[in-house]
Amino acid sequence: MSGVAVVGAGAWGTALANVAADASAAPVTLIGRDAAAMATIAAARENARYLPGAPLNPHVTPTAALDAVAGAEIVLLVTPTQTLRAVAAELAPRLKAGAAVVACAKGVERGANALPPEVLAEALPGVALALLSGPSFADDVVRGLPTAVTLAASDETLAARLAARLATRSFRPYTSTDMTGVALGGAAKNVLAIAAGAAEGRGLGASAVAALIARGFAELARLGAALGARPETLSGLSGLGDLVLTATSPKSRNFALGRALGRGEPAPAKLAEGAATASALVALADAHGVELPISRAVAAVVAGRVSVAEAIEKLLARPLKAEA
Ligand SMILES: NC(=O)C1=CN([C@@H]2O[C@H](COP(=O)(O)OP(=O)(O)OC[C@H]3O[C@@H](n4cnc5c(N)ncnc54)[C@H](O)[C@@H]3O)[C@@H](O)[C@H]2O)C=CC1
Ligand SMILES: O=C(CO)COP(=O)(O)O
Repeated sequence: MSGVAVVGAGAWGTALANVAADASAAPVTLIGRDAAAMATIAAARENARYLPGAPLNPHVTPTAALDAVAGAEIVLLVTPTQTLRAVAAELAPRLKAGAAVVACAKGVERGANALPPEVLAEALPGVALALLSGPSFADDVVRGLPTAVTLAASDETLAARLAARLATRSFRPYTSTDMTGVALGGAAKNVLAIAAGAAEGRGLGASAVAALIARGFAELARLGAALGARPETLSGLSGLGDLVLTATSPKSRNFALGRALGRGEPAPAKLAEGAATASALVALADAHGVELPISRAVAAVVAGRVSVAEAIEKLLARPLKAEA
């Protein structure tokens, strides 16, 4: 396993391209859809729009040519969740035989209410699939700060080979075979981080944020059990680990969106996967008879159906019940 292509040249795609190049001197291609933007990145050796101040590793070649995936044994798919199906369909005829595709998005596809591994299994039949998730800000990773993530594949050997190929001194992938648990944790934490940000934005205090994290984790655990996820996955890096990071850090775009909503300010013009995922996560839970009050409140707020104040009022008025 050597050649790596990264599809999606935003913050996370750019950071992962550098990781793959740091991990091995083999060539890495960073593929974006905007030819002018990719030419600018190639000339500046920096993705100034999405990851300013981080020089590209010399072994990374930026391009807008999707055909470049044909040379890669490993393709990291790093576009937003709602674009995965369409991007995968474009990739399908171009993939090298035997190439592995690693989904790196965190969300639930609206409409199908499907997690990234399910979307890719449908869009890329017969392709070896894996999933990379966990607590990891692109900005931390690209600066070489210590980061641990989960690399999941139903084929344990594939997960181990991918982890070995992508590991660096500071970027540590742990392997898992629980694709559902890893995907669900990444999707849910973005929704719950919006709730935590909203609580902070309305000045509800650190105790309220801690309560939202714990009760949010209970929502993840309930839905995880219904979907067959392993409890230890949900309490691991890609579940609780990423929930704690995202729900407590103003650096998170989902937390920042929630905080803006809580303060009554305009939403920042940045990707916040939880906004698109909230209603799909709730629909997925409804289909399994699982109640997610906090996620449902986030879905209602981002859709503009209720205010943050009304959503909080409703959550606090819920009947008292046993914690577990
Ligand atoms: N930024 C981070 O720290 C991390 C992000 N992620 C996940 O990675 C995924 C991508 O996030 P970021 O790179 O941060 O977002 P971003 O907003 O920085 O970049 C998104 C990229 O996707 C491209 N894109 C959008 N629609 C596309 C389409 N239809 N076809 C091709 N390219 C398209 C955009 O042009 C842009 O280059 C999200 O699911 C996010 O949750 C996961 C871990 C860390
Ligand atoms: O997934 C992330 C950290 O693990 C990034 O979080 P945001 O998308 O909220 O910035």
